[in-house]
Formats: sequence, structure tokens, C-alpha cells
Amino acid sequence: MTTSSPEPDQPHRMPIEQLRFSGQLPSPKGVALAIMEICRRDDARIDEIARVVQTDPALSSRLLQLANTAAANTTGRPFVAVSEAVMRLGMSTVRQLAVGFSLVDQYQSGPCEAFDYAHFWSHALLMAVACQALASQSRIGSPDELFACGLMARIGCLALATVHPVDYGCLLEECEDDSQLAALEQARLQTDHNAFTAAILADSGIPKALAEPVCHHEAPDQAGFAEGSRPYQLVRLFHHARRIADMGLAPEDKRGGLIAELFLLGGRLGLDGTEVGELVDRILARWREWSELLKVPARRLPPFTTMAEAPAPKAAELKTMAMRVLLVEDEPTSRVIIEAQLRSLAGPDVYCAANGEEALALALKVMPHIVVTDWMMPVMNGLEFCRALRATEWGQSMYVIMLTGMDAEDEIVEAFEAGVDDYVTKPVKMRALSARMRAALHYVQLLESWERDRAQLKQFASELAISNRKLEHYALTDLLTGLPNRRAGMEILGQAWSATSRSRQGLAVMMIDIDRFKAINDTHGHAVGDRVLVEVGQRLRGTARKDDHVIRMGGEEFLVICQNGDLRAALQAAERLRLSVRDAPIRVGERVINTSISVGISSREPSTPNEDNLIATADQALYAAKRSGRDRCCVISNGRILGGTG
Ligand SMILES: Nc1nc2c(ncn2[C@@H]2O[C@H](COP(=O)(O)OP(=O)(O)OP(=O)(O)O)[C@@H](O)[C@H]2O)c(=O)[nH]1
Repeated sequence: MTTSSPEPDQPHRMPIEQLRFSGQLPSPKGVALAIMEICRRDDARIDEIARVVQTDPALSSRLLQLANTAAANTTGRPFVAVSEAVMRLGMSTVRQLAVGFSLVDQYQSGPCEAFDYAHFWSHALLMAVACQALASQSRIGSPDELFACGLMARIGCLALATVHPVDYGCLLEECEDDSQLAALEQARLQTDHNAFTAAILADSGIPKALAEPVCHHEAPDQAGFAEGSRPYQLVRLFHHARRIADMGLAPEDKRGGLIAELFLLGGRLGLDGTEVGELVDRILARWREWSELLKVPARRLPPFTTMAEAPAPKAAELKTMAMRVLLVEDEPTSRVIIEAQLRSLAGPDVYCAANGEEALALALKVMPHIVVTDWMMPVMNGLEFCRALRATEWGQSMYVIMLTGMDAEDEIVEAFEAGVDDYVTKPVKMRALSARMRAALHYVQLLESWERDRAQLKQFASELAISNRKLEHYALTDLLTGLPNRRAGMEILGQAWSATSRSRQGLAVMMIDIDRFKAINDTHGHAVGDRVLVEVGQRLRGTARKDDHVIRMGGEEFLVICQNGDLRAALQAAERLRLSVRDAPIRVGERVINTSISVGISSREPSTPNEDNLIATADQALYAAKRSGRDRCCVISNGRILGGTG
């Protein structure tokens, strides 16, 4: 990567704000601009916008198309009037779309020669359609609004190509992989396309709640959004849509990895392989429909399942692969001739050694895909070298071709037994070497694709294991308090019941309920009620013994399971829990909330038939505690309320 440090007066030092005011950033014109002006006014009305839209036939038909997609139109009949479509889409979505469409129309070409404008819009459109489809599928956001976000998700690239056509052109030529783009931009221009995208999205009226996830979609894990939150879901949706767009425009030999990733991303939405294929095919079909309307190119791709099953590129295409070949030949003239032949067949990475020993050291260093070795050599001959290579872990998968003057069957068999894959008789003829090299290239290709598959499978397996662990965690944990939930609690109780059946040790349970919790919600709101639940959960967990289990059963109800505890010990423990809540008010921001809990206790007795009965008895004791005034602990033993404390 080359970095330049521009002089302070160079244009790319100009901050985005300044570029914005100087009108250098891509911005809409005509009707879209008029719509933006109207939307800026507090008294803007939707019928006024509809009238302006009607003056632009292209915008009208595009908005009608969008309003009529199955996801958007739930009326059962198609919209024919522009005013209806505008009404359906709403003021803010119409503004965003008008801006997006206006940019597509204006920037079909531009000053940056290395920037492929048609490719850019084709990709943007596919991402827009993918965002729309994923939004309908997951119901995370409005499909139309997300369409606009997708259309402009990489608008910063267009902006950089517009503002710095020469510098950006050089940078694009240097950039081999999209994932390096932002880093290259930072190095050369001290900014990146995401910063420009953010500025343009803000100008286009896209709310920050959407713009932020859009600008992080290239590296969703680094966005720092809380897991499960709406921005977290949105940034993943945009990332997913981006991968669909990348796949749609990728060259055939790069598609495989992206297709595998789409299966994985689809799996996260709960889609199986067939459903992923159907979703992508729907998106590709809609992309083509839209491409006619927006006059941007869209490729005609085979069905997704066909692409997923397509074989890896053919051996002939592998000439473009960086293939490392090691030639081992002691005789200098032959070495020069064969080296030249190998270079013409496999490319420039041909390394030479004069005997087996030298070759072994060089092989370890350059890890060749193919080894072409002479047989008769001083120091270490070809057979010894081949045996030594095969004895190492790293040398086993190299393809070895032996050059031999001997054509006798016994010698050939001996060579194969030493681990040679093929042989060519000397003097080496180009045609024969070329045929052997083709087979070798094919072998290397198969090996590499097998290794890629294996790496992918490993990644799938580890992602699956992580998802399973997370699912298990979520299935057994109460997400608000972080305590085990009812399901986990009943499992723990079942195990404790079995353990105490064997050991005959004590088992007691406490049902705990926060007093007059509804009043807390009513007075301070649900969010504060949630904080109170979390704090009570923490106090119970912090006060209970380490071996006791504290569970949130649901609502404002908790269960504590005390193994090895008799009734007296359980009552003392319950009293400690009660005081831990009552004696210190709970602070939520400025608010100070006094609360208390009621506790019902029961312990396992010889007559207790099962764990459900144990819980039911604790529930009755809790009811008794509530009835007798709350903020107290009550015990039931042998069917009788034995009283309590508080
Ligand atoms: N904030 C919040 N409230 C919840 C949650 N789960 C249940 N609630 C509320 O908890 C309240 C429980 O009220 P009630 O069952 O009437 O009991 P209470 O007001 O605690 O009165 P007593 O139990 O008789 O002392 C209801 O208003 C529920 O809506 C939750 O997860 N968060």
C-alpha cells in the first residue's frame, strides 16, 4: 500500500462539511430537490408532495412500482394513482427515494476514469432490492425505507470519485479487494467512503437510527451495537444485503465463497438451503425489473441452486493462479531449458535447485505446489529426495514429477513406490511436459478447493457451535436479570429433588414476590420497573448462599432453591433476603424507590410427593404472607401455616 501525505492546500484536505456547503458532494436536482425543500417546512403536506411527484413521470412510475411490490401493498389491488402510492409510502420515504433515484439519473458517468459508474449503480440497486426483501422477511424495518438506504449505502464511494477523481482513480487501481478500500482511502485521503456516506444520508433525510447501521455495514462486528438491539439487527441486515449484492456482481470464480456465506447468513434468519435459494432468486428477479426502470445494468444469473452447485474453475483457468514450481536438476543446460518450459506452462514462480539436499531446504522455504525432479543427481538423488519429502507432513501433498532417462518397468515402479506422482522421460519434450503439468495443475486445483471446503466447513461448524451455545444460554436465562429462567429453575429443582432423594438431605424452596410492583410500574413507568426487577434480582443473588439457586420465574416473582437446608435455616435465609430488599431503597436515576418482598417457604417432608407439590406449598405460603400484610416471610409445614417473620 502506498501512502501519500498531501499538502494542506490540496483539495482532499477539505473537510466534508466544507465540501457539502460548496456543493461538491453528489446532490439531487429537479423534482427531488423540490421535494426536499417542501419536507424541510414544518407545514409540509403529503398531497403537496404528490403533486410535485406527478410532474416527473419517471419518478412517478418508480414510486408506483415500489408501492405495488407485494410486501408494501397490502390492499389487495394495485395502486394506479401516484397520489395513492405517495400516500402509501409516506412523506419521509418518498423524499429518500426521490433523492436516491435522482442521484442514479445524474451520476451514470463522471470524471473518475477508474470508477465503474454502471457497476456501482448495478451493485447499489441489487443491495437496495436485497434490503427491501430482507426487511419484509425479518420485519426489522420498513422495506421501502430500507430500499432507499441500500441504494445509497455506498454513496460515499461515488462522492470520493466525484470530489477527487484523479487520486481516487489511482487508489482504486491499487485496491485489490473491497475490504481494503476504507483503509486505503484513510491512508491517501485522510477520510473514507463511510464518512461521506454518513454526510449524504443525513442530507437525504435518512434518520440517524438507519444511517448509523448503514455506515457500519462493512464491519458489523466492530459497530459496537448491543447484541439483539435494533441497530444490531439492522447492521446485520445491511451486511447481509451487501453480501447478496457482492455475490450478484462477483466474477464466476469468486462466487463460491460468497454463496457459502449467504447460506450461513440465511441460516441466521432461520432459512434452510432451499429457502435461501428462493429468497436470492426473488431478489435477483426484482433486480432485473428495477434495472429497466432505472436504466442501470443487471446481469442475468442462473438460479441460485445452479450457481451453488457449479464446479470449481477448470484447470486451464488455473494459469492465472499463482503456482509455485520447484525444479531439481543438476545439469545446468537442461536446468535452463526445462525452467523456461515450466515458466511458460505455470507462470513465473519457478525455483531451481541442483540436487536433492538443496531442493529439500528450498521446498521447506517456498512450499511449491509442484516438484519436477531429476533422478540421477549427486549428493541426494531424485528417489531419496522424494522419499524424504513424503516423510514430512508438509511435503505430502506436493505433486512430484520425476524426470528419468530410464523407461524400464522396474525403475518406474520403484519411483512410484518412493512417492512420485508422475514421470517424464528425458530428453524432456515440451508436449509431454505440458500434458503432465496439466494433470498436476488439475490435482493442485482439486486439493485447493478441497482445502477451501474444509476451511469453510470448519468455520460453519464453529459458528454453529457458538450459535448453539448462545441459543442454549438464551433458552435457560432470563434476559432482563441474567438469572436462570423458569425452565432452567424447574430443571435445577428436578435435579435437586433426585439428589436429595438419594442423600436424604434437606431441600427447601422460597417463592418470592415483589410487593405492590404494579404501583411501581404505574408511578415510574415500565422501564424503571425493569430496573427495579434487575436490582431486586441482584440483591437476592448477592444475599443468598453461594450454593442456593436464585431464579426469575417470570413477572415480579422469584424462586430460591436451598439444597441441604432445613426449614429453620431456610426461614433465616429468607429473612436475610427480605431485609436486603427492604432496608435500602432502590435508586434509578434521580428516583428513589422503596420496596419490599413477601416470601413463602416450604421444605421437603417425607409426605411431599414431588417437586411440583413443594412449589405449590411455597406458593400457598406466599399467598398467606401477602394476605397477612406483605413484607414478610411465611412457612407451611405438614399442611399448616407455621407463621413467619416480618
Ligand atoms: N416492568 C415490568 N413489569 C412487569 C414485568 N412482568 C410483569 N410486570 C408487571 O408486574 C405487575 C404485577 O402486578 P400484580 O400481580 O397486580 O401484583 P403487585 O402489584 O405486585 O401486588 P402484590 O403482588 O399483591 O403485592 C403487573 O403490573 C405486570 O404488568 C416486567 O418484566 N417488567
